[in-house]
Amino acid sequence: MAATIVIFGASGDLTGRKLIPALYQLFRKGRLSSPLNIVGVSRTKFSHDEWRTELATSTEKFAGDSFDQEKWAQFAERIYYQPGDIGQAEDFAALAKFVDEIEGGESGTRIYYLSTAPRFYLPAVEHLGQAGMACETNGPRRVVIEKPFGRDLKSAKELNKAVHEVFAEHQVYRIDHYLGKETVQNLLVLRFGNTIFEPIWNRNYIDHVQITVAEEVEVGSRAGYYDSAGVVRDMVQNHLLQLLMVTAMEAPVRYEADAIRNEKVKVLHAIRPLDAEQVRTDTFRGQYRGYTASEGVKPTSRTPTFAALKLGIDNWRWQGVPFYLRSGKAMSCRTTQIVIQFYAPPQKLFVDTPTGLGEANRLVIQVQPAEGIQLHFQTKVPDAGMRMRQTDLNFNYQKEFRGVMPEAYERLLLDALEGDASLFARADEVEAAWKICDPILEAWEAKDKPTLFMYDPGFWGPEECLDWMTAQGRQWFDTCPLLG
Ligand SMILES: NC(=O)C1=CN([C@@H]2O[C@H](COP(=O)(O)OP(=O)(O)OC[C@H]3O[C@@H](n4cnc5c(N)ncnc54)[C@H](OP(=O)(O)O)[C@@H]3O)[C@@H](O)[C@H]2O)C=CC1
Ligand SMILES: O=C1O[C@H](COP(=O)(O)O)[C@@H](O)[C@H](O)[C@H]1O
Repeated sequence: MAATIVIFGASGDLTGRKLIPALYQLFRKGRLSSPLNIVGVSRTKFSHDEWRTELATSTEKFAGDSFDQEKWAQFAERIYYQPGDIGQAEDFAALAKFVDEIEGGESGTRIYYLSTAPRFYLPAVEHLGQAGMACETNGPRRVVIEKPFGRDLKSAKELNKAVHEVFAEHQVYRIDHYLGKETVQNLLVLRFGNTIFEPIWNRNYIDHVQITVAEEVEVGSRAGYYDSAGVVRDMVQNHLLQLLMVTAMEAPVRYEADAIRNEKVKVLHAIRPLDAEQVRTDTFRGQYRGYTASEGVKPTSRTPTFAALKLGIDNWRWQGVPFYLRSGKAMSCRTTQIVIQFYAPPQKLFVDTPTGLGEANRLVIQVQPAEGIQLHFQTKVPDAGMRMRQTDLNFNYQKEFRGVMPEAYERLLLDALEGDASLFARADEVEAAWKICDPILEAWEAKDKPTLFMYDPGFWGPEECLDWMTAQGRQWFDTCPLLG
């Protein structure tokens, strides 16, 4: 019994760069439990063979050494292309007929992957419904929806409502590729597969948490989209809040989609919403110099490419522990890291005993690119009385498991095919995330908006943001990971 994945946005960047290479890797590794038909849909007029040739080139580029001509030829036998316009209902009738034909009338799982601009999510879902393609009598039917899911709470609610008119929630997979990253899943294992961290994972031992997603790249070819979105919609509402949820959640009662998502969404509900005044004091927006000269960006654009926020979580575990979230383009280096900053010891017993946070214990979870975990702690310098120095225990994924770090989309596509929604966002989760971002966006887009601080590419954001942290007696952990 074959499964089928229908990809809307077949000629697009994400399909060629991430989706097809990930599906090819799953095939090459023998991870697919049944044969997989891939049907690409977009308006470009390709024949099946023309699309296969395009994909062979892009997959070879992105799969690197693991690309094997013979394996690709086997994989490509089941790749098909059906030209179609998402805006045209009749193209869905033709698509339904075509997919039925290649499936030979057999039942099996079908995934519809919406890898198109967000304005097409609604018509795609409506037309899938009208063409009878959401009906599950012939096997599971699931829809995978890319980010951004809405522009704000109102539009996300409208989208959820429209999607639910066609698909039941169990059929909907809202993707956030950060949840497909090995190190993010390892955070669940670190916290809930070990006993030593849980007793100290709370306000009694932790001064604050920093979550940084820094990108070295500038806005690049997606400038048109980015300029209308900005960093909060592009990164904070989804990836950063997902990292925060996994860091702060309680242990789920079992490893199962709803149990996990229940705990995650509780964290979002416990985040104290920022009022307009707090947006002024507890958030920071910036733009890198040169952004407005990028192709596709308005020369007068005030779109922020950098954000820093201080959020509080009102529950027993986290009361009084600030969570600092920060993300930006054109920063010093590419690094995604979660820093758990512990308190300094209560008594200065040795001459070098840390009294400030700088030398206190710190757990650094390197999400990417140097995937790993470091525990920073003090050690005695030999033959030097009782002098101390900070050192670290270092777990490095690449060293430990050489060559087995899969792309995030591999895991997520496999889970969608197998019907495991644990690493996908639920409707209420997406809405709760917008509820946190909406007041920030409103204040940042209001007439009397806070200052937009400028920063030079290659820095850790605006200098004022570093000063802001220092004024709170804390410091950003601005360290680029050591690669290799
Ligand atoms: N690229 C990335 O790295 C990431 C992308 N995303 C999200 O994934 C989605 C896709 O992004 P990306 O691949 O970059 O976008 P692209 O602009 O590269 O691709 C858009 C695709 O949509 C197709 N399309 C446009 N209009 C129609 C239409 N009327 N009917 C049918 N198909 C149409 C285009 O093909 P044609 O013109 O031939 O019709 C093209 O295949 C977006 O929602 C984006 O936010 C999320 C994370 C990362
Ligand atoms: O979703 C997005 O993510 C990428 C960053 O993803 P990563 O896996 O390379 O960290 C970001 O560049 C893009 O702007 C955003 O839309």
